[in-house]
This record gives sequence, C-alpha cells and structure tokens, in this order.
Amino acid sequence: MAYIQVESISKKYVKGNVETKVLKDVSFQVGKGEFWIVAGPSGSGKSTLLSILGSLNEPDSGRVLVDDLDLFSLSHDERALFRLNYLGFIFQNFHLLPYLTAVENVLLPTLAYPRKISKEKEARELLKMLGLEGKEEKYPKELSGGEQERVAIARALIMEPEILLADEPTGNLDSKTGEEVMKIFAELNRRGKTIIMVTHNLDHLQYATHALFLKDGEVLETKTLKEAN
Ligand SMILES: Nc1ncnc2c1ncn2[C@@H]1O[C@H](COP(=O)(O)OP(=O)(O)OP(=O)(O)O)[C@@H](O)[C@H]1O
Repeated sequence: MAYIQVESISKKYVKGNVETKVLKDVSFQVGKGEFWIVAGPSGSGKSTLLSILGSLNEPDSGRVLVDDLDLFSLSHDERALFRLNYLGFIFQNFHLLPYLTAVENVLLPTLAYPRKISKEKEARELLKMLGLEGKEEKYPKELSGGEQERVAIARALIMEPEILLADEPTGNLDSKTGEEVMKIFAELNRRGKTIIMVTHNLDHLQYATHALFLKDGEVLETKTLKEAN
C-alpha cells in the first residue's frame, strides 16, 4: 500500500461562464521516504495539485489517501489536525511574518497546536542545523533570500512532519543559493522525509527519487530516477 495515494483527481475552476479544467484524472502513488519533483509548464496545474495533496484545496472528483486516511472524507477540523501532524509547507515567497524574528517565525506552528507546547530549544537547533546560528533574533528583512528560505524550512520542520510539500522553493533564489537549498532538501530526504516539490528547474531532478511531469492538467509521465533510501 502506497504512503500517499492519488486516485483520479480532477479539478476545474469556473469564472463567469468560462470553465478551466486544471487537473484531469491525475493518479500516482508516493512511497514513504521518496522525493518527488512535480514539473511541467506554467499553468499545467502543479500548484493546484500540491494544494490538493496538502488538503488546502478540494478536488471535484477522485481521492487522496495519506497513510490510509481519506483526506476529503475528513471533517474540516480533522483535516486541520492532519495537516498539523503530517505536513510541512514551504512556499516560493517564504511567507515569513515581518514583525517576528527568525526563531519566532519557526515557532509559529506551535502556537496553533491544540496543546500548549514549548519548542524553543528545537527551533534554535533547527536554525543551527540549517546554518543560521547567530541569526535567531534577526527579522526577515535583515536576512538574505536564501536565509529566509531556510527559516521557512525550519518552520516547516518544527512539528516534525513526515511529509514536506514545497512549491517552487528555489524560485526566488539565485542559482547558487537554490542549489544550497536543494542540498538541504536532499539531506532531509536522506533522513527519511517524504518530499513532494513543484519546480520549473529540471536541474533539481538530480536530487529527487521520482518525477511527475504534468501537461495541461494531465500526467504526461512518471519516472523513477533513483531508489529511495
Ligand atoms: N483559484 C483559481 N481560480 C481560477 N483559476 C485558477 C485558480 N488557481 C489556478 N487557476 C488556473 O488554473 C491553471 C493552473 O494553475 P496552477 O497554478 O495550478 O498551475 P502551475 O502549473 O502551478 O503554474 P505556474 O508554474 O505558473 O505556477 C492556470 O490556468 C491558472 O490560471
């Protein structure tokens, strides 16, 4: 049984009387510990697919099962709990809060947790692991793009999720910094995280175990690039 099972997902957006089919019958299966890159031209449905995998967006038809949980049969609250327990999200434009320091940004998800938990020590350790020692009290505007992305990665890791969902995480970075961020993802994958990443950059395929190519909302091809650990 696959860890993440995507079964015949379809999704359309309707604006006025114009209907756009964004995903058409998309199916694939992700094993635990795999690193998938979702690639395809602009507008092919990559971000929509990722938002459905993250249960932030509902498909019109089809199912997504994660660890045997049928995401869209869960209640709103159950789904929120699922996201908190299983998923870390990383976005292209970091989405850091400007009036919080690096360590406070990393701690944000812990504030939403139903039980009060203190993870300041872990937050500082994560920042250290990501090469940000000494920058814990800096505000986002005092950090470079690559540093802000690493804070966003630390924030995604603070609840110890099994799965990382990343949408163009290197899209706003120069190529050298982008490579450094990809090496962090490769290391996280080596340590067992299951990763699904949307990217335009096909050079990043060298870090992944699998690739899914989308075109006009359809799966063009899925490929095994190397064995997962
Ligand atoms: N909320 C929405 N309402 C209406 N149309 C949308 C919405 N979100 C996306 N679309 C449309 O759906 C199509 C697919 O968008 P999506 O962002 O999933 O593609 P993408 O492959 O991630 O593109 P890009 O690489 O440019 O980010 C596009 O034509 C987009 O304009």
